[in-house]
Amino acid sequence: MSLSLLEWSSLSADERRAALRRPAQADTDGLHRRVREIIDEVRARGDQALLDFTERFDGVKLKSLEVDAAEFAAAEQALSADQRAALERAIGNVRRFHEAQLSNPLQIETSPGVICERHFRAIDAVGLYVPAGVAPLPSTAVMLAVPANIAGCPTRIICTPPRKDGTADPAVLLVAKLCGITRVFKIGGAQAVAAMAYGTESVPKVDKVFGPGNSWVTAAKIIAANDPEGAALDLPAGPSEVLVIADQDANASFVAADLLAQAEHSADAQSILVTTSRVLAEATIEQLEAQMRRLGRESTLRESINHARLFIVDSLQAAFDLSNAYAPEHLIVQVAKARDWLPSIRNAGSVFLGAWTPETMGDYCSGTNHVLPTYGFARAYSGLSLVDFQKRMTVQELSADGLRDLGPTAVTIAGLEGLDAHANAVQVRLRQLANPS
Ligand SMILES: NC(=O)c1ccc[n+]([C@@H]2O[C@H](COP(=O)([O-])OP(=O)(O)OC[C@H]3O[C@@H](n4cnc5c(N)ncnc54)[C@H](O)[C@@H]3O)[C@@H](O)[C@H]2O)c1
Ligand SMILES: N[C@H](CO)Cc1c[nH]c[nH+]1
Ligand SMILES: [Zn+2]
Repeated sequence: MSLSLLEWSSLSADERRAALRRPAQADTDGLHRRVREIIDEVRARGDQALLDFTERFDGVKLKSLEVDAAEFAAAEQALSADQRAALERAIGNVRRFHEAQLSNPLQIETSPGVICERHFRAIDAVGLYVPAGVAPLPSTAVMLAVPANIAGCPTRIICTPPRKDGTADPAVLLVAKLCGITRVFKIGGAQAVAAMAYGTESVPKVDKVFGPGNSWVTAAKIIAANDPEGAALDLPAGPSEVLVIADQDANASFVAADLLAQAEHSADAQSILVTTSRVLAEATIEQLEAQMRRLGRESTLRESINHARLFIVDSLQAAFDLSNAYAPEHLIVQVAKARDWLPSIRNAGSVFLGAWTPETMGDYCSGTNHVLPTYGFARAYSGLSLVDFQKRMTVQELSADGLRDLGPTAVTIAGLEGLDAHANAVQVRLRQLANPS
């Protein structure tokens, strides 16, 4: 492992930008071209294209794309009581946090006789993508299915890549069942997104596609979202990232463990340490090596830790400034009085305060959503929440007195814009009010 320590204050502006660059994305033009071909095939040949792509990319020849009742029942049997209880507990916490996000309709009288309202409506049909390339992610099924259920989206389907034996991951199926989702399709990658965005003989077309995934999945979501005939997307949720801020008293083995937990996701995951202490940084490097040898996915860990970054900064304020510039998906703060630094955090998908808050807890079961913006999108995007499964619809109602009072204001503004038909729609009514016969 060849990790070097970078002194932040001695880097030039260009060197800082280079040091904070995410691992290079694969040739985006080529990727988008190939993903477009997959989407076109799915639109042209429907289920048969899905079966063909599944054989090619997932190495399995399926008889049917949809999980049937027998497979749901077998999945339930495959899990131990402990495993089921853990999933149920996670669902409970995620449900509690997302139910607390339910908002009441809003009604305000902005001027006498002018009522403005905001109401929430669930999105009619949502497609939830649950990754299963490197590892099946039943926790992602929880993060997508729970808010979709609370929002009350009438059509909720899941797509997830099949395993080599042609079945779906049993834990994903159990989560689906516990969250009231009965339609699960064994389809992965760009072809799954295409199926949900455009529909096929067996997969219903949805209005919005949710969920993280690899570059194939993300590219397909972007392409389908740019097509009025496709489906909206939730947010750009790509390869996992974590940035840890640690002071001299942080526990190096905790810090290393948190960096490795995200590195485990994929070779293009990114882990960053920012610390005020060279001693802590050196101890973390030792811990990374020691813990990596004991962990299962050593080659993925090594590849991703090879592009990890360790920065030494002059002050904690400089550490938070660096983090805000990077805008990590996850920010872990292992410093004394971590909560006191919250006002300094401006750009992060999800924040983990203090030594006893490993990111793993948010990934699985504390209650917050783990579908979060990556690639610096945390500067402007937020992680998934209930509102992503809803539309906010405004309503207004004016009384005759309300129009009499406010109508002339609209007429004046219509005049500024030279849109006399707009003015006329008010004036015909004002004339009627002035002269009711
Ligand atoms: N940002 C977040 O909120 C968040 C949350 C969870 C996971 N993640 C990320 O999601 C990603 C999951 O990726 P994954 O690969 O494990 O699973 P995945 O399910 O996204 O991808 C697997 C699918 O990719 C397709 N595929 C693979 N190779 C292909 C090829 N050469 N051509 C066309 N299609 C191909 C296959 O159809 C396969 O089913 C990871 O990077 C993980 O870090 C992010
Ligand atoms: N860390 C991931 C989000 O980037 C979520 C996850 C799922 N399973 C384990 N972790
Ligand atoms: Zn994770």
